[in-house]
Amino acid sequence: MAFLSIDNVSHQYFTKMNYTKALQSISLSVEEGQFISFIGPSGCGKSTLLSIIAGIITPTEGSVRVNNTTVQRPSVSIGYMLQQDYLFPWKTIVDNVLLGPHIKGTLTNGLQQLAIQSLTEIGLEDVLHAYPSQLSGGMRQRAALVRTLMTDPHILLLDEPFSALDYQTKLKLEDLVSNTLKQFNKTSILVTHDIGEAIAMSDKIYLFSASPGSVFSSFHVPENLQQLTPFEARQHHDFPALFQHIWEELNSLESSTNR
Ligand SMILES: Nc1ncnc2c1ncn2[C@@H]1O[C@H](COP(=O)(O)OP(=O)(O)OP(=O)(O)O)[C@@H](O)[C@H]1O
Repeated sequence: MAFLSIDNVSHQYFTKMNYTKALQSISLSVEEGQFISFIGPSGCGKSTLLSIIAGIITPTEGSVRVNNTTVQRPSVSIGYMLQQDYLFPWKTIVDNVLLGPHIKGTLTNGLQQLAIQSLTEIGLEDVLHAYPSQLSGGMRQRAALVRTLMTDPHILLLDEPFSALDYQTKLKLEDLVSNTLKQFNKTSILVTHDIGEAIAMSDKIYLFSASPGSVFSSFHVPENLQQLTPFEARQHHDFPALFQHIWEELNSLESSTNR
């Protein structure tokens, strides 16, 4: 039994005047500890599918099961990291990271120590008591990662978490996030428009087609690339061929929808 299984999921958005068929018959499964990516043209339903996995949206058809339990509502066992960090500007970094346990009334000295240790490991030891506005975008995203991990989620959903960052920061954060998620053996799903990022970080990539969103094809990232850091994977001689293959499929898909 897969750790995460998406069974025949379809979704329509209803508005006052009409409806949009966002997803059509999506079925896929993810093993525990696996890192997968969703790529595809704008509007193919990647974010909708993440929201369904997170329990924020109930699909009009089909179901999602995590650890053999049907997802029916948002839960702390599914962590969400977005392009925007959503740190509270009036709280310090350490208080932002501890906000979840604080609200739930589960804050302990042990968790406080863990938060400080995790922020230190991720290079934020000098800004524990600073406010988000005093940090760079990359530093804020690192804090957002620690905050997401503090709830010890079973699955991490990453919706374009690096897309607002400059290229150098993005490459550094890809390594850091990948290393952290491997260390904690987290099951992760990344939505990205960056084919290179998908190859560098994932074990498997799903390419979606649009109108309505459905799985067009999937690609296994070779084991030898999976074992490298994302930065090293980008330099590997197997990287360009896979990049080219996905690029061609993405283009063939876009030209068939533009016809
Ligand atoms: N709240 C909503 N109400 C109505 N339609 C919506 C809503 N959210 C998304 N849609 C539509 O559903 C389809 C899928 O949108 P979604 O945001 O999931 O795609 P995406 O692949 O994540 O796009 P992008 O890559 O641009 O972020 C699109 O046609 C979009 O316009």
